[in-house]
Amino acid sequence: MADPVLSLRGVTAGYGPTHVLRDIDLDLGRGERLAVIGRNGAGKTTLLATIMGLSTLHAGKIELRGRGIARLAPFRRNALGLGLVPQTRDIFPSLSVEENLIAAQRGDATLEEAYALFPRLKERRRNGGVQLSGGEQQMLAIARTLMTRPDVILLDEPLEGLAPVICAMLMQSFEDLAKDGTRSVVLVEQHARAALAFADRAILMSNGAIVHSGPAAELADRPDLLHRHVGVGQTPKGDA
Ligand SMILES: Nc1ncnc2c1ncn2[C@@H]1O[C@H](COP(=O)(O)OP(=O)(O)OP(=O)(O)O)[C@@H](O)[C@H]1O
Repeated sequence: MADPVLSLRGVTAGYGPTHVLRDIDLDLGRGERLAVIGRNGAGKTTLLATIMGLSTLHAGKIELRGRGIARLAPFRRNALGLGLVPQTRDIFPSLSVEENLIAAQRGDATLEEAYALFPRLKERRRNGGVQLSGGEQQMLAIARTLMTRPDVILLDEPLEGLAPVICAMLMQSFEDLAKDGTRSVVLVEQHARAALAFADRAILMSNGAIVHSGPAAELADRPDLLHRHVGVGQTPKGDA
C-alpha cells in the first residue's frame, strides 16, 4: 500500500510479560474502512490498545503517517490523530452530554459537528451521562472521540448489547464519518455481516494473529472462514 496512514510491522504485544498479539503486520490507508473480525479473546481489543499505546509492546514498529509512535503515550497519539472509542465507552456519568463533549474538545472541533452526526445528543444535551440509554451512551462515546479531531477512528465493538434499530443508526453514523474519504475507520465487531458490509477491507484474527486479510466483500463470500474464526452463535448468514 502506498503511503499508509497507519502501519504496524512485526508487532508483538500484550499486558506486562503476557504476549497476546503475535507478529502483526498491518497497513491502513487514508480514508480506508477496515473491519477487524474474530471470536472472543482473539486479540481485537488488544490490537486497538496497542495502536493507542495502552498495552505492552514487546517487539515491532508502529508508524502514523511515517512517524514512529511506539514510544509515545496514549494522549500524544491522540493528539497526532488517533482516536479510540473503547468498548467500555468511558463517558463521565456525572457530567451532562454537553459537558462530556466540551471536556473532550480539542482544536477547532465544534459541538455542532457532534450534534449533526447525532441529533439525539442535541435533544439530550442537558441530561447527565448516567441518564442516557445504552445507545445514547455509545453515541456520546463516539462523539467525545470525534471532539478530539481524529483522522483515524478505532471503534471497539460499538454495537455490543444494542437493539437492532440503534445498531442501524450507529452503522449509518460510521458511513457518515467515513464518507468524505479523509478519515480512516477501524471497526472491531462481532456482528461480522454488518462490519463486512461497511468495510473496504477486513482482517480475521485468531489467537493473537491475523489469519486472513483481504477485501471485505471477498470475506463475506467465505462462510467457511467466518464459521471457523467468528465466535459461537455468529452464523455467517442473517447476522445483524
Ligand atoms: N488486561 C489484561 N491483562 C492480561 N491479559 C489480558 C488483558 N486484557 C485481555 N487479556 C487477554 O488477552 C487476550 C485477548 O483479549 P482481547 O480483549 O484483546 O480479545 P478480543 O478479541 O477483543 O475479545 P472480546 O471480544 O472478548 O473483547 C485474551 O486471552 C484475554 O484474556
